Amino acid sequence: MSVVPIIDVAALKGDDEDAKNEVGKALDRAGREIGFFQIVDHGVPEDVITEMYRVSDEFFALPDDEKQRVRQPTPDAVRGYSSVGQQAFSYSEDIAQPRDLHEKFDVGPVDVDRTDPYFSPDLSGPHFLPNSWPERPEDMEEIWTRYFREMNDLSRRLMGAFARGLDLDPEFFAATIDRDISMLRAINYPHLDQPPLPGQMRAGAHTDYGSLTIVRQEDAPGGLEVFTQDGDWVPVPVVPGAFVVNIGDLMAQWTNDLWISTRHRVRPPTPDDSGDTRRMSLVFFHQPNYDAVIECLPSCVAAGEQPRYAPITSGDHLTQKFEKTISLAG
Ligand SMILES: O=C(O)CCC(=O)C(=O)O
Ligand SMILES: [Fe+2]
Repeated sequence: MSVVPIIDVAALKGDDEDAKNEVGKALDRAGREIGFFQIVDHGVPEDVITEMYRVSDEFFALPDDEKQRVRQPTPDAVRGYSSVGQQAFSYSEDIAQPRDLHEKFDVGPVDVDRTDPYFSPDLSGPHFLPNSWPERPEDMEEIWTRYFREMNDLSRRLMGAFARGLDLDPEFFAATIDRDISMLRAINYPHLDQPPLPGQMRAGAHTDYGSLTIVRQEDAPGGLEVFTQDGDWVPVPVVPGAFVVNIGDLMAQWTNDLWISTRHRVRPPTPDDSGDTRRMSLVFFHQPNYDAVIECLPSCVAAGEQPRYAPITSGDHLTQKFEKTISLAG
């Protein structure tokens, strides 16, 4: 039995209030115990996921100079392509180690009204920067946009269930996530021809920065691991059809660490793993509106005690994490 529970979330698309509350309770338990769970019956059509894998595979297979044409412009503008060895996720935790063995492509919000000043760089800083799409595959933007919208809808259903699990109004989070600054990433871990450096990871240990993260992983060697409350690294098994969901820093801050923003990493294949070890994940980082103030829920702090975290906006939290990555990467 894995320590990461599997939760059927089909009820979140229906009208049965009791069934939705039950899902909320299961998510609350998982949030407290491990901060990770796998969801099944999530309502995202399988063909949307298959198509995402197809176009993303095609993109990563392009020659490097073509991928570099859409490279990430600056460390705090997380848009476009980053090549292998450009970053280490562990920098966000002030841990220096050899750079990660992954390449990735990132996009930000896909439905942005550019005539509204709220979304202008003056007010929103790096959070609504336009996306930069490659010329090939030619349907990349269409497919990624469809997947982004599916992930956003699913995140909103989950946030509604989180509110239920925390005994809040189901709409409690709605006003903080209606202009979210979420990001979608495909992260590709190439097959390794030579052993990694000592301590080198495919993705170094980190917590995720937002409210929740939705991951689709592939069944290939060298996979996702979570750091349990007992201090062990344990694998997150691949469950056919499921998404892995984890709690991010901002849910932990909202709940005063009642829910855990769990550290995780992607380990490299071992010398015993034979054959092609390439692996790709699709990762959606759900992140509240940049001006949403994340402040400890009154029900999560005991009378007479102080919350563990000072209030912070979602946008500032994200920018601070990006800045850490920059300062350590030097
Ligand atoms: O590839 C994975 O399974 C997880 C990647 C990850 O943790 C991240 O991009 O934040
Ligand atoms: Fe992560």
